[in-house]
Amino acid sequence: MAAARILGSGPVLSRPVTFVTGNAKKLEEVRAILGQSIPFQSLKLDLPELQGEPEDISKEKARLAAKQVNGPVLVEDTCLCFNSLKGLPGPYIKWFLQKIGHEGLNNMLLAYEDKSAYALCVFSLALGPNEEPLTFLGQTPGKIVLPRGPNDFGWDPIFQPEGYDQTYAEMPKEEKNKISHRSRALALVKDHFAETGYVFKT
Ligand SMILES: O=P(O)(O)OP(=O)(O)OP(=O)(O)OC[C@H]1O[C@@H](n2cnc3c(O)ncnc32)[C@H](O)[C@@H]1O
Ligand SMILES: [Mg+2]
Repeated sequence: MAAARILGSGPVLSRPVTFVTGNAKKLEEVRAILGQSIPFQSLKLDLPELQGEPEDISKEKARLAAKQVNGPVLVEDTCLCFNSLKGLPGPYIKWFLQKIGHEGLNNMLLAYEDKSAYALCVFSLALGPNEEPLTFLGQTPGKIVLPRGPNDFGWDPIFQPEGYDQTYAEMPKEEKNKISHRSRALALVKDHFAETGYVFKT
């Protein structure tokens, strides 16, 4: 019989959860934020970039990942939403960033006085290929500014969270991880694991 790592007395999972992403920087942050709180492994897979509402995209990503892994998975989809543009680019930020860069993203807002934006992270947990995914949302409000700080991770240099003088890129990593869209969503994931008390076979 396989040994079981007891986290609680809830549902038994066949394996630790696999966090599936093609983005090494996301993985770095998820590792730093989760620490030892949830046993997980990671798998680098480029899942399709889907269209639609953020929660639906994230859920569908989880379904696709769970099919490939054939076990419990965690995925996330990240949006950068401009209030003047009614939430766009939103889930399409990856392509906007790739094609027009930080400067182009700033230029998109030249026509508007309101530069406010929010970063949104939607995690989805699917316990298996035939299970309905659960979603966990985290949001951080801020504004779009000219790029400042190291260009290490996506749109970090142009996002200045509300109440801070620094952009995400200028902040020490620990500071970003305290207030980020990702850490807020992961706090809910952690609560869910604590409440459910999953048992993982190892
Ligand atoms: O494999 P997945 O997990 O989908 O990784 P991805 O890089 O394709 O990520 P998304 O589909 O969620 O697209 C989000 C885009 O926003 C970028 N991004 C995600 N989180 C970010 C963060 O915290 N700070 C800055 N940029 C971020 C990321 O590099 C992408 O260009
Ligand atoms: Mg993606």
